[in-house]
Amino acid sequence: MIETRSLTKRYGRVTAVDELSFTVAPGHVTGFLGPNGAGKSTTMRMILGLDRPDGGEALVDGRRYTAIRRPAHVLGALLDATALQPGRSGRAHLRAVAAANGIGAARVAEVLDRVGLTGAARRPASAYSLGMKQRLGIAQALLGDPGVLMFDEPVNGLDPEGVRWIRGLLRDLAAEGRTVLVSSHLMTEMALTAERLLVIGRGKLIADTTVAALTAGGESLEDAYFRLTETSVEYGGTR
Ligand SMILES: Nc1ncnc2c1ncn2[C@@H]1O[C@H](COP(=O)(O)OP(=O)(O)OP(=O)(O)O)[C@@H](O)[C@H]1O
Repeated sequence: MIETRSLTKRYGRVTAVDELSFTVAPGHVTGFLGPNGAGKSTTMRMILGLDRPDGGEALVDGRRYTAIRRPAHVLGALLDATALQPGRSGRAHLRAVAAANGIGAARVAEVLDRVGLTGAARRPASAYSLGMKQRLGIAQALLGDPGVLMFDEPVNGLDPEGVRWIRGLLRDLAAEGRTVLVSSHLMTEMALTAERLLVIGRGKLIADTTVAALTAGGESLEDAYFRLTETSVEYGGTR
């Protein structure tokens, strides 16, 4: 379970996350949506204890992440799959993370297998394609067999087979009773993967709902999303 209560983060004059309160429950995939700059990554970073809130709090299974004694066994996260040490193989990377968390090498082999990287495990991870780096990041998140998983744009860089694979993986992880929070800009993918949706804009909660409720009137998820966020887009992009 993930809970945020009045979570707030400011960068200078920008309020990146603004009194955000929500609960992410186990057993289904929860999509985390919002335009560029809405505050999704900042929220995830605060849940992970990488950024300190200016107000409010973020709790994982009732505790602040930084107060959890064996965090890899409670929350696994993929935030930036490209942050890898040059020259280290995928397996060596995972072994180093595992050792730092008191996890044995047998578990490394298991997670490599689960993400389909066993064949590439000895190659330098820094030379992996983006999709392979995403898979390695997911393997890292799974190392401690945590009950809570948080993925920031996990579909990024994956080919169609990879997109389908991650859809199945996320749904399986949720069906195993885990809490799964996943951010994405791909509405069609979220419609297929997520059951619940949190939509934010300019750091504020816009909707805490289900895919079924948003699409019940025959509207596509994409159209519903644009309707919800039309006043929250502050960049000059096209859509
Ligand atoms: N380290 C930082 N320093 C200054 N401003 C920041 C920093 N990190 C984020 N911001 C600002 O906070 C706001 C929220 O950014 P954030 O990356 O959390 O949004 P996001 O929803 O994850 O966006 P995207 O979909 O583009 O990844 C933006 O205005 C961003 O410019």
